[in-house]
Amino acid sequence: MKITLGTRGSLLAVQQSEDLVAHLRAAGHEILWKRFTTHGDQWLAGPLGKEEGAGFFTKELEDALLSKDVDLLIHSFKDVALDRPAGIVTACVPRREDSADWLVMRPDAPENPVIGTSSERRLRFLSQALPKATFTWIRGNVPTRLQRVKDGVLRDAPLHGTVLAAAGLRRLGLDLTGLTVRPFGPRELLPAPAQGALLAECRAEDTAILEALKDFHHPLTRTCVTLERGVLRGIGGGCQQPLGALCTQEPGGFHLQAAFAGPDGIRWAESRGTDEDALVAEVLRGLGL
Ligand SMILES: NCc1[nH]cc(CCC(=O)O)c1CC(=O)O
Repeated sequence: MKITLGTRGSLLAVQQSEDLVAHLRAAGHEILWKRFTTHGDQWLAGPLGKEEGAGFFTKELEDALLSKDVDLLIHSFKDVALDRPAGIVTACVPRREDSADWLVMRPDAPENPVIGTSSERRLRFLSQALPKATFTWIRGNVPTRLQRVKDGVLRDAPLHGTVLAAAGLRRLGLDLTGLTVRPFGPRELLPAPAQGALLAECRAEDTAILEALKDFHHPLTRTCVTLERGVLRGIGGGCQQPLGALCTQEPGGFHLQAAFAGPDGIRWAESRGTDEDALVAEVLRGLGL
């Protein structure tokens, strides 16, 4: 079967799709690849948080899928809006990569480093984990941000470090030599809902694609991501909410952790068990939002 794949144009979008593409090619499918520049890729002039809306990184891709310009989309799951257009369904959720955030620093960073991030979640957690740090906004794709840290300069001012998803750094295989890397545990910096996971989507009626991708589906990842995004939905959605949420499997069920980093402090909540709706509801009660 001939499948036209749509992704964002970034190196990360391409690298993270390659496993799936290789799998489909090995199964005898012919893959054509179209890269899209989304609104979120173009708009690099300021901090995230004001300009973006639902589908900032995905609208152009969804439109192309619905108009049959492409047949399959692969996204970073954490960038996908909670509500998708009618007619689009999940083709598969592959096994998740490392969900953690990493602090990547210059070894010459002073005690009061300047950290670049445009994520309210990372900024508020890190203000607690690194009380001496100051923060500055940084945009651009992962390799660009890393280069700014290597240069040590951002907008003519010093820059000592940044925070990036381990999944992106790993998938890109970026060279971190000469930099220090500090992985954060969930108690220091809880990742964004769905961080490290991918989502493949197709048109609802395209059963051939659903069939072609079913071996690549990882049900545990999907369940965990659904619970994390359930917490996001419960607090009203939005891809720039200062919300961390992480679900893991443990003996006897799931462990769902969430933290909302509001301006006056971080509220934590967690739940354990097997009833998915009850797990989300308990966390939402715990957050008190
Ligand atoms: N918001 C951009 C984005 N979307 C997905 C990833 C990383 C990979 C992932 O979480 O799947 C990143 C970069 C980052 O946050 O460091």
